[in-house]
Amino acid sequence: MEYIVETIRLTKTYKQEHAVDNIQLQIPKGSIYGFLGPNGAGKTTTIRMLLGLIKPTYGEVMMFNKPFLKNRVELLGKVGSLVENPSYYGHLNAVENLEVYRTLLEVPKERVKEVLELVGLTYAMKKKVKQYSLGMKQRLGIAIALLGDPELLILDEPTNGLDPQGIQEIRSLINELVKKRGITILVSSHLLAEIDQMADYVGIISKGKLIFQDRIEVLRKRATGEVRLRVGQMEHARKVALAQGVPVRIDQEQLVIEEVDDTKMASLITSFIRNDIPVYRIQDHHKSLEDIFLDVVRKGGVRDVQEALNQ
Ligand SMILES: Nc1ncnc2c1ncn2[C@@H]1O[C@H](COP(=O)(O)OP(=O)(O)OP(=O)(O)O)[C@@H](O)[C@H]1O
Repeated sequence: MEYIVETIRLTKTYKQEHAVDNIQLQIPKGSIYGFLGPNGAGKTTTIRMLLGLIKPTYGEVMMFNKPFLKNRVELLGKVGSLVENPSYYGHLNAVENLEVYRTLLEVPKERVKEVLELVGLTYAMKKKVKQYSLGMKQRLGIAIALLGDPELLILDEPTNGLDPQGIQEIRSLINELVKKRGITILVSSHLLAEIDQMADYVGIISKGKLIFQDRIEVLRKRATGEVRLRVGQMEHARKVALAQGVPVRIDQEQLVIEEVDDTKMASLITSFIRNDIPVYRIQDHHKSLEDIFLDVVRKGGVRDVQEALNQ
C-alpha cells in the first residue's frame, strides 16, 4: 500500500504532557482519511506537525515517501490545507481574496475561476466575503487550499459550526474532489457520523494516542448486533441462560445476549417460560458506530479497543 503520509512515533509534549503520543499515522494514497477524536484529543496538534507549523518533540513525518523536515518546501508545494479559521479579507470579494494567494503561489490566473467552480462559489464570486455565510467562508478556505492544485488536502474540522446543509455541502465537495481529481484528503472531526459518511479510512485519536486505524468497514463490521431482553427475575434468568450455554450479561436492567441464532433464542425463551421467568420485551439492538467510538474513547487503550469492539 502506498502511503502519502506516514508518521513515525510522532510525539508532541507540552510541559511533560503528551498532546500527541507516539502516533503512527498511515494515510493511503487516494483515500479520504477521517481523523477522529473528541475535543482536545490531539488532532490539531498532529495536523500542525504534519504541516510543519510546530516541531515534533520526538518522531518524524514522512510525506510522499520523503522526510518532511528535510524536504519541507518541496513537499508543502503539494499540500493544501485549511486549519482553523481560513484567513481572508472581509472587505474584498472572493476573486480578490483568491488573487492575493494566487500571486503568492505564482499559479496561472485561470486557476481562480477553476477553484471557485470546484467549491461551488462562482455565483457569489463578486460578493464581499464579510457577507458570506460560515459555510461559504469555509468553501472559500477550501478554494484557497486548492489553488496550488495539491495532491494532498488537509482539512481540520472543516464542518465545525456549520448548519446541516453546510455540512452536507462540504461533505459532497470532499467526495467530489477525491472522485474527480484523485487527491488524498485528511479530514479531522469530532463527529463519527460525519466521518462515517465520507471517509474510507479512519484513525481514532484519544488523549494523544492513536487507538484505532483501519478501513472504516473494519469498524463497521465490528458493530455486531445483540439481543436485549427485559425479563423478571434477572439473576435467575441469567443462570438459566448460562446453563444453556448462552453467554449473557446484565446491562441497564436488561439481559444482553450477543449474536445468537433463532433456534437457540427460541429454546432460551422456552426455558424462561418453563422456569416461570416473565419475558416483557425482546429487542434486536444494533450497536451503532457511535456506540463503538464512545466505548473506544472511554476506555482509551489499544487492548480495550478490541474489547469494546467485540462487546
Ligand atoms: N500550545 C500549547 N501549549 C500547551 N498545551 C497545548 C498547546 N496546544 C495544544 N495543547 C494541549 O494539547 C492537547 C491536544 O490539543 P489539540 O488542540 O491538538 O486537540 P484537538 O483534538 O485538535 O481538539 P480540538 O478539536 O478541541 O481543537 C490539549 O490538551 C491541549 O490543551
